Amino acid sequence: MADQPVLGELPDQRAVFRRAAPWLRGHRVALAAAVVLNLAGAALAVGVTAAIGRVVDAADDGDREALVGRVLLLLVAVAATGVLTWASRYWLIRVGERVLAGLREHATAAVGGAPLRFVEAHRGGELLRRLTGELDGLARFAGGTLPDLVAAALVLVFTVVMLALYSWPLTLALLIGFLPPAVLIVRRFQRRAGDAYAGVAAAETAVAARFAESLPAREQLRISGAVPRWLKRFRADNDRLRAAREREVVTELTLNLLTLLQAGCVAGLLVLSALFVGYGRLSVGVAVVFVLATRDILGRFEDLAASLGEARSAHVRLARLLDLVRATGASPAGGVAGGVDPVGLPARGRLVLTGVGFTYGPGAPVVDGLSLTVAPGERLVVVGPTGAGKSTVGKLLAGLYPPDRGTVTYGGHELTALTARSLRSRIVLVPQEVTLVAGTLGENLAMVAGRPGPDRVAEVLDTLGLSGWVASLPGGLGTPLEADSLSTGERQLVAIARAVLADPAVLVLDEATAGVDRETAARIEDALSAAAGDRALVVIAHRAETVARGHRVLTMPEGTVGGVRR
Ligand SMILES: Nc1ncnc2c1ncn2[C@@H]1O[C@H](COP(=O)(O)OP(=O)(O)OP(=O)(O)O)[C@@H](O)[C@H]1O
Repeated sequence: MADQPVLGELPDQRAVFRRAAPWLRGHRVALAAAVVLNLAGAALAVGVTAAIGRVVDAADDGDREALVGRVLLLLVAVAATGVLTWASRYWLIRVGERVLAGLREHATAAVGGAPLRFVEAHRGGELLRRLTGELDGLARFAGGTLPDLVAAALVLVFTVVMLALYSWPLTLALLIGFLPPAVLIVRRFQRRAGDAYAGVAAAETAVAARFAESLPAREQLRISGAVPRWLKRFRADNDRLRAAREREVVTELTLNLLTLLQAGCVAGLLVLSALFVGYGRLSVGVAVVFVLATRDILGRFEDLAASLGEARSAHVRLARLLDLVRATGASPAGGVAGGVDPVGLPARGRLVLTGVGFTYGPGAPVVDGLSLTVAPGERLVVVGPTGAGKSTVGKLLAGLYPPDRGTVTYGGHELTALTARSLRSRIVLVPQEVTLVAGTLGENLAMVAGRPGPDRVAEVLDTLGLSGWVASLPGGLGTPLEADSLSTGERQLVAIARAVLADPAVLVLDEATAGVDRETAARIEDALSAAAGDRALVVIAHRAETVARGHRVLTMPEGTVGGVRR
């Protein structure tokens, strides 16, 4: 099997910020403004503490004039701090939301445009959880924790600088008494946090995926009496989630040690300040500044450490999201990497398979050494028993799977070298299971390159003999549809009409009329033949009538090609 990136449970947590840099590029100016606002807000907040010290000193000296002036200055500083803190938080949240909106858009497009093999290699719930859950968590972080984290870090640094300017021996004593044990506690937390948060994310994903895949099969589970077995599996997933969450809580409790440390430091500083004031080395105002600022920085450090848990969790979420985008093969600049729009791709060309081999997983190849040419205007029927590999050939012909060995070319270009858009303008596959998107019937039909207008839609519906059916719907082309509105056969009719609207050179129908009655199927096949012109039709079928309409038959799994009577 060709290499297909598969997402691991634990994400790659290396160089996450460097990998996320492409999404920050368009927001550099806004980010710089956020940094300046936050720096100014933090500097002013620290200035308030210094202003309080000056007010205390003026009161201590009995200087009434200075006292009034300093109180006024303090009030102005407090008001300005309030305004600046609000503005800096608002701006940071705004920038964060915009960066995330870009990431959300890109990640959704990346998964939407991911190769079929990538999608099939993952549980549906896994991809959904990475796209929605991780982005929701990141949005909560950007809107709540990040502004607190930035403010706490900046105020902390500025306060230490201010204290050092007042009295470096006291500041040094404070740093020596507090920093080494605090750093040890935070490092211990950090060492455990990455695995703890990634473990929770993986366990949550397993629970969501198990539920998402079991919901459609609930009837089978119930009637076959398999519910207890399913519940046992669900319980195992749930136990794993509980254990992961317990580990997360124990890891977060490590940070509580900081509260003890904080109490010890404030007590020590009070004693030292009293001694310094007693020996005339410090004014009462500066001692007040020290006590206030120390309480503030220790509190901020605790906030910072507490937010580190959420920052670590956001880091893991970002890593999981970036892993997803990377695994889909999408480039950070947008679009799927490696797509080439070949100039002069013929409107009608030959589809050629040369020595094609394809294997699912580690087993024997499903297709082995298949060589075949489908010429314009030809009608090829693919037959064979259940599980013989017919749908796999259909997907190889439509470029949905790249071959493990050999090549598939259209008009001389390898399908793997075409952009999704140019590939779908030439080759379209109509599967047996058709899913609609939320919107009207008309919108669902027009979802092809070039967005055909109402006249063209009406013309195609008429050609396929479907105008009567559309007119019988309550809203005609304006009938609102959901993913599984309409019957299986009706959904197939929509997909066939849509495929004809795309006017591809090669139309691959995989049991595409299996869900409609014989009469309708025959009418559609007649219409397809009439409308085919120089279009090549590849029809995967069981019905004898369909086989009889072919020019040639490809028999699977042997891969032999023979003619049929017409
Ligand atoms: N996504 C997949 N992952 C792993 N194995 C697969 C996958 N799809 C198909 N297979 C296996 O490949 C083989 C060929 O499947 P394929 O769907 O091509 O057969 P088919 O001839 O179209 O069958 P049917 O007539 O039932 O539609 C089968 O053994 C099937 O189990």
